[in-house]
Amino acid sequence: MSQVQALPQVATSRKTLTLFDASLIWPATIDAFMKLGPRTQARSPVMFVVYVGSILTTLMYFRALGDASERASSGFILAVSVWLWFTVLFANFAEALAEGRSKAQAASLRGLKQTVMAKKLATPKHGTAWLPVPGADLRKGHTVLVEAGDVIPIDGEVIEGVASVDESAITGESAPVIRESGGDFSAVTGGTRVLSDWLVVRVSANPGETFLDRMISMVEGAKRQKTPNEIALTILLVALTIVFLIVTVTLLPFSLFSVAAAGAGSPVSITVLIALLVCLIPTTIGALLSSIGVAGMSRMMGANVIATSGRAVEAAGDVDVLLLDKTGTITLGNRQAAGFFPAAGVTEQELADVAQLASMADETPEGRSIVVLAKQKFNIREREVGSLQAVFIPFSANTRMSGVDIGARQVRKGAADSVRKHVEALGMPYPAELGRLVDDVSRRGSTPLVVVDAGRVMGVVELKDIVKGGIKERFAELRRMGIKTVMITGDNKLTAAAIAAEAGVDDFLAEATPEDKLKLIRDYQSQGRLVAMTGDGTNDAPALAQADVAVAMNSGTQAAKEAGNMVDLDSNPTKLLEIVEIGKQMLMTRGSLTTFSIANDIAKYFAIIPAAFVGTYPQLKALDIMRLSSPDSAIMSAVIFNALIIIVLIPLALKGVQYRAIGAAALLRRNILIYGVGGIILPFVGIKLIDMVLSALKLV
Ligand SMILES: Nc1ncnc2c1ncn2[C@@H]1O[C@H](COP(=O)(O)OP(=O)(O)OP(=O)(O)O)[C@@H](O)[C@H]1O
Ligand SMILES: [K+]
Ligand SMILES: [Mg+2]
Repeated sequence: MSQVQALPQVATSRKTLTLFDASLIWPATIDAFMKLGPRTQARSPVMFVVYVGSILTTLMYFRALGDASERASSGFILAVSVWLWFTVLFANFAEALAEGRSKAQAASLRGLKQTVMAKKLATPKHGTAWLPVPGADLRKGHTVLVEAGDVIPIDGEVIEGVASVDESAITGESAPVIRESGGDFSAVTGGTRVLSDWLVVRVSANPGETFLDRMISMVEGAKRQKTPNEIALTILLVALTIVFLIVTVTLLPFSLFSVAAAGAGSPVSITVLIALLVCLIPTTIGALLSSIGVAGMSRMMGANVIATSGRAVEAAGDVDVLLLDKTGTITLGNRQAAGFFPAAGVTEQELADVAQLASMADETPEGRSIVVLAKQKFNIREREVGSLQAVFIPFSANTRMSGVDIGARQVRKGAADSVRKHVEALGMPYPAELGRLVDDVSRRGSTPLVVVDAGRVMGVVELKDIVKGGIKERFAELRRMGIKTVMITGDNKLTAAAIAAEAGVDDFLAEATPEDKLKLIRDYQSQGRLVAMTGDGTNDAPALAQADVAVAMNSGTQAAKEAGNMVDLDSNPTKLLEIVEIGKQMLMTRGSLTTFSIANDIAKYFAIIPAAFVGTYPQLKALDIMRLSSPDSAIMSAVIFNALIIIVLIPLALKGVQYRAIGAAALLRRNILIYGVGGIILPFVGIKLIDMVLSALKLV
């Protein structure tokens, strides 16, 4: 029956690249030259000034060559010109290197995109006729059949069947996952492979608009726009550039005037003014700004998180409230039945029997564990829904109950308040001692499930869940960073309070419905806070759409993925913590390098002005503490230092500054100390060293 050829095995892991991977250096070098066009250069106003300076000095060099009276200075002009070109190229190289890394990541994703023949169904039903159709011809709403061994041709929702799917090509996670219709595990991604059984899938995206397509274009930076913070910083840099431009331009008439007045000395040359300008404007941050942004996206990708925009990454750095689910995020999430606590007049075995009945079709970890415990304790055999003619009532976050209906007999288990309402609605009494049983279980941090059989309350099942190791320390770290953690749970207040205390979260919301989540996010946002959350269900989609940083689990529904602005390929709810750290680190890197760059420029001002203008104003000799070998050497050394510092700082821009979880104020102090003071001292040392080398080699 299969007319679709077996497809080649897709890559199972993504390659990691070292910072200066040999395979990246050469293409980045070529790219640095390709980026020399005026349109590309105009994207960074600061670097554009250097670019124009390079062109002007080149032209001046050729003019000097042709002019006998100026020929003596042509060597100096050429040297300045060459180093200005290097400055531009180094900036281009930094950007190309950062982009090269994400391109390599995109290429490995593109390897997953393959032309697959799909089995298109005429009627959306298993067992009906199908036609082989190229994957590219599929459209939203079409239905396809995928069977064991097939690569899923395109993104879709499972509408029939259950199958295990190998998603390792996308997630890097080798364990197969189950995909089935209905519920939160119904989304399938094109490029993944069905291992067993079959699925009928309704196509949810047109070719070119799939998850993989979106990931590739995000990673490639095709959609990379300047983020609001980047724009604000660019405006600051432009303002500084204009100030220094005015300063340098006015130096020329000053210099001409004072030389004329004194009748001695020589006016400052245009070449020196251009060199001075380049040294003064914030070229370091201007050159590295876009690399820092690209590297942030790459680091997210390295953490197996795809951000839909640079803006999302940046928002992650600004987040001040984290909303975290209790079950599965703060706790391990496999709540296991640990004990039966019967109501008065009910035996433990009777309770276990009804609890098992209420769980026989409940495939949640909670339901399974109840069946197992009833069997272990009382050897109660598992029953079949079919054999009892029972109708399964699945768990939902809104009803907070699950069970079966056997004729008119309603068997239920669920959250205490929900069951109480259910019992009262049936006109039956809710036993007084039950509150105590429920509270005892809750105070231990366990989840109590009340079991009821046709209105008769049988007792409580204790579901134990374990707080994840190390999570308390991470929350403490977040607190030091000034981030508030809020635990959200559908569980009751006592259980929530016990787990909140054990995990060390700042606040919690119990008995929460999906609507409560949305409301909580809006409340925080109206206080001017940026909120981050994770989610996987269709239930979570509205809250995800509202949150500033919204991480959807890759295993989650299409709706959740579309509502979020990040997707975690590993579907690890704790990833949010890492995401915030990466965002913070990116902002810190940008802040540190800006501080460094501006401090650097101020220092250069004092290092070179006396040396450069001593010809015009001999009095400046007194200020010349650097004792550089000559005015020309002072200018050359400063220009060379200015170019080399870009190369030296590329690793820092790409890797990010060392990350520390300390408060914002402490962080600012630390950064100003390291990058501000360092930025002031370094030019003096660096320029002096270069000057010594240049004069030792008799180059100036
Ligand atoms: N399979 C189930 N059958 C019946 N009741 C359940 C089941 N699973 C959970 N419950 C009850 O419903 C409540 C709400 O569950 P829900 O999944 O919405 O939240 P939660 O798992 O407690 O917290 P979180 O929001 O962190 O997932 C639980 O506290 C429990 O009392
Ligand atoms: K500079
Ligand atoms: Mg839950």
